[in-house]
Amino acid sequence: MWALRVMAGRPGRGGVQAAAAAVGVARRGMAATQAAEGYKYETLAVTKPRKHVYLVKINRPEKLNAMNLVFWREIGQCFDQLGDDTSCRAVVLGAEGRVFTAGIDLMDLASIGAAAEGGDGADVARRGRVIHKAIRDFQNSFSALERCPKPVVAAVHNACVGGGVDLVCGADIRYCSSDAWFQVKEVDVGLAADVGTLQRLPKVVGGQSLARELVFTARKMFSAEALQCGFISRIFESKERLEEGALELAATIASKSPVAVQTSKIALIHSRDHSVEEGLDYMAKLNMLMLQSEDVRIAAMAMMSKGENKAIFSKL
Ligand SMILES: CCC/C=C/C=C/C(=O)SCCNC(=O)CCNC(=O)[C@H](O)C(C)(C)COP(=O)(O)OP(=O)(O)OC[C@H]1O[C@@H](n2cnc3c(N)ncnc32)[C@H](O)[C@@H]1OP(=O)(O)O
Repeated sequence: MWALRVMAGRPGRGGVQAAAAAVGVARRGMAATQAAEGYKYETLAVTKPRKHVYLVKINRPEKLNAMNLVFWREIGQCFDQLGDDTSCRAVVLGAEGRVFTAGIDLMDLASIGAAAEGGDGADVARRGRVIHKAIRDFQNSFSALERCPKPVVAAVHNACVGGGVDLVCGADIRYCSSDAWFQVKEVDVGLAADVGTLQRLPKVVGGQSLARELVFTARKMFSAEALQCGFISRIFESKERLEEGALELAATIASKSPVAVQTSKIALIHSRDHSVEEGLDYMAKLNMLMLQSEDVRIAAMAMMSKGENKAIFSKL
């Protein structure tokens, strides 16, 4: 089965990249930046353009960054690796080429239909089980953005279609360029979105009405509307300015206590999915450990010195 082939051999967190050497170059503005050491992917270009900041770019520009089977596997691996990487404190997620992403690779989507024809016997229950596993693996890949305790800033330019919306819904912060547009396209290809949009979009935009309108109609939401409804928090005039702005934001985040930032992300995601009382209890349990961190003293000392002493935090 296609799904089993795709997900078979998926390594554990950070497994395959450990021994990989730095390869290639990726463009950032006019400056060429070395590929980040240990991050070797076929469909992603990963660089480290600022201290503690990683830039992950979807890298199939010749296919409009359509999400093929390799991409689905690699995006999860990459964010799990970043989550474990103590040199990483914030991540920017962008894309090479003229569009952010055209969504799932339609050639691969066709293979889902093909899977229903064959597979582990003709029985519907057995075919269903295989497809269920594949969908859960796809979901798990995109959920890696949330599993990664380092804040993820999505930087979207031009088209962000279908699976692209599922993906950026998992980011902590979304910036875009003025030419960006977003389309929950799944109903137009005959399926209900199944890798995160239906679960996260209503919470991101803070309301069911707009989310359902976008989902049921598959209409495009352009940058101005995305900003107005809170899906996006900032618009930039060009793709280059967008990348620079997203990296600046990530660098600011990376300059803060990693204990404070990462605990905040974990607590925010928990609170989104629980009651206020459950969130408060969870917070107290997290901070009964985290308040003992050296970061509290280091940050307080730097504050007291009114900028004379810079806070320097150790790895996390
Ligand atoms: C279990 C599954 C979980 C995941 C589900 C995910 C679902 C989805 O993502 S649904 C959405 C699927 N995507 C689409 O429907 C988008 C289709 N593409 C477009 O609408 C346009 O291409 C786009 C607006 C992105 C750009 O338009 P533009 O006019 O600038 O370019 P085109 O001439 O249309 O395309 C250029 C070549 O790229 C090929 N291409 C475009 N999109 C895809 C794609 N998604 N998959 C594969 N290939 C794609 C297109 O066929 C053109 O190829 P060629 O003719 O060979 O130049």
